[in-house]
Formats: sequence, structure tokens, C-alpha cells
Amino acid sequence: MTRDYSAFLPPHKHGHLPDRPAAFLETYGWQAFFAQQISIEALVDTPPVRVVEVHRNALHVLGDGIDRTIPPIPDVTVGDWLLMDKAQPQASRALRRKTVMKRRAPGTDRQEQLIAANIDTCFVVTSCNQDFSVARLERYVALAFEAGIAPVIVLTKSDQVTDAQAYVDPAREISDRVPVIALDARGDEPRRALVGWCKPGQTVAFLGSSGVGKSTLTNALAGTEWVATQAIREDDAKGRHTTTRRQLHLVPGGCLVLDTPGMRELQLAGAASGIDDLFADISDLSQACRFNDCAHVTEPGCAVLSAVETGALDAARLRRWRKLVAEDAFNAASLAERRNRDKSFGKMVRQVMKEKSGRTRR
Ligand SMILES: Nc1nc2c(ncn2[C@@H]2O[C@H](COP(=O)(O)OP(=O)(O)OP(=O)(O)O)[C@@H](O)[C@H]2O)c(=O)[nH]1
Ligand SMILES: [Zn+2]
Repeated sequence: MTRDYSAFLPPHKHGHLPDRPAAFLETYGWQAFFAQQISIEALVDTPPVRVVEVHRNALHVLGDGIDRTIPPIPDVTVGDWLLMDKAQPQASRALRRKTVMKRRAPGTDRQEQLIAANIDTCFVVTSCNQDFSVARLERYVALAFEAGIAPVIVLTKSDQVTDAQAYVDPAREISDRVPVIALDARGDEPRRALVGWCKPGQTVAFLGSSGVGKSTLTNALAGTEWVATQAIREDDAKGRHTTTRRQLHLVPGGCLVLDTPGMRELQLAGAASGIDDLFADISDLSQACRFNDCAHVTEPGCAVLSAVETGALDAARLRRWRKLVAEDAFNAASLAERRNRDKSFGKMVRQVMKEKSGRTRR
């Protein structure tokens, strides 16, 4: 799959308009991508608004001269742009998304859930300590690639180690498309180090385990104590717990920061192309395998295994790739099963027959 990786470069390389007083919509992330989807008339009749907060029973939307809550709309999430139907807000239409982040809900029924839309950059955060795990970073980066979001790896707590480079080096090896930054998340270092991605009109999010400094980074960008630096329990979907935050904060004079606890327990599901993007070295090698469906385990003529033998490919990287592919396939399969259960019996039978005949042909 070919992708346009120019979007993965820091925004300042594309040129910016720093001195123009940004219009309200632009401050809230309005970009040419969205403007191209509508006519001038539609702009007037149905003004664009951004969903800045999702409550259980309402969406908080902001637009030019608009600041209100409207009833929830199915499949609309924080970060979405809506064309506001003033008379009938529920009928507001969502604009096509630039990026969308999804996850599998925690709990037993594990439905696919929208986390956020139209994030430009996601900071994948870990610390220079035992939280650091190449495998976890790879999972987050694959998720970002899958969502179409540019990832940046941020290694916090660099002040607590003598050799931060020992963390930076393995992080850099994950992908040459992902910048790596080590810093002390407290104080004003993040403002300076992340400025290229945090310009006005940009929407950013922080991904990472509890305690790695996501709230500290958010506060550092804002220059104030915005977010309490403590864990907040995610809604368990049984209605017992209600303090789920899903909001976009506007940093005064700066970017929009997505704040949602849902970013912590991300699992891969249907992220095959994100995994391929991240492990482009392995996908490229597999083109030369003798068998089209080579699993790179014991197959003769496997180009991936020979690359491991010659040392061109790290065996540990191959193992991590296998685990991610398996996790993704497992989760995607159970999603598919869920969907099938809801379909008609006849359809299900046809599906099974098709799979059967496919199997006997092989
Ligand atoms: N020394 C040092 N401490 C840090 C750094 N980043 C975060 N901390 C501290 O680590 C603790 C956890 O930081 P938080 O910002 O709450 O972490 P979080 O990722 O938001 O955690 P959750 O809200 O549980 O997801 C706080 O006490 C921070 O002050 C850093 O770069 N250096
Ligand atoms: Zn192979």
C-alpha cells in the first residue's frame, strides 16, 4: 500500500502562516482538507462546528459564534467536524475525517470504539525507565500509522538517567519515519522540543501507559496545571463509573490537545496496514519469499528467515512482528465473529461454504 508520508513530517517543514491572526475555525483545527468538502452555501447554511467534548448524553460543539451542546449523534466522536443543522442538531452531518483512531473496548463484549477523529500528531510516550518497551512502542506506532496519524516518540524522565541515549537509540531503530525526542516533561522543555508539531490549528494526542507523564506534558504545553496528574478510571461500560473525559483542550496561542483516558488500553484490531507500514523492512523482504503466503517460520526459500541468518534482520524484531500480527488477527477475527452473529443465518452459511471450498482448493 502506498501512502503519502509527507504528512508524517513535522508540520513546520511545510511552511506555516504564523503572523496571520488565525480565524476562529482555524484555531480549532479547520484545514483545507475539510473546506474542500463543502460549498460556500453549505458553509453559511450549516456552519462547521468541532466536537470538543463527548459526554454520555451530549456533544459539546464549538464554531464561529457557536458554543453549545447538542444530543449525541451515532458514530460521531471527539475531534469530528460537523455541519451544524441549527434547527435539528441531531441531523448534523459529519465531514470526512482526516484521521480516525479506534480501539477495542475493554470488557467482555469488546466492541470497536471510536476514540478520536482528526488528530494530526500523536505523541507516543514512554519513560527512560522500566516502562520502556520497544514492543509497546511498536504497537502504538502501528496504531498511529493505521489511523493515518503522524507519530512522534517522546521519552520522558530523561533527567532521571545518566544515559538517555541508551533509550533513544533503540527507539530510533523502530522506524526511520518516526522522530524520537527525550526530555524532562516538567518545566518548559516540552514547549520548546514539541513546538514543530504543536502549532496553532494542529491537533495532538498523547498515547502511553499510566504514569509516563502524559498529563505532565499536557500541562507543560499549556503552561498551567490543567489536567490533574493522576489516574482516572475509564468508563467500564456498565454504567457504574461516569467520569469519562473525552475533550479537546485549546492551548492558548497553540495547538489542541486531546485528553482521553481511552488512549491507554489500546489493542490492535484490523491494523494490518499499520503493521505493514511500520515493519516495511519485513514486508519488503517477504516479496522475495518463494511462497506467496509464506509465514516466515519454517518455509523453504523464505527471504525473511535468510535475512535473519545473514544478520540483515534482527531476530527479535521478527518475533515482535509475529506477535503483533497474531494479536491483530486474533482481535480482528473476534470482531468479525461478532458482526457475523448479527447477520442472517443464510449469509453465515454462505460464508462458511466459501471458506470450506477455499480450503479444499488449496
Ligand atoms: N523527574 C521527572 N518526573 C516526571 C517526568 N514526567 C512525569 N513525571 C512525574 O511522573 C508522575 C506521573 O506523571 P503523569 O503526568 O501524571 O503521568 P500520566 O501519563 O499522565 O499518568 P496517567 O494520568 O495515570 O495516565 C508525576 O509525578 C510527574 O511529575 C519527567 O520527565 N521527569
Ligand atoms: Zn518468508
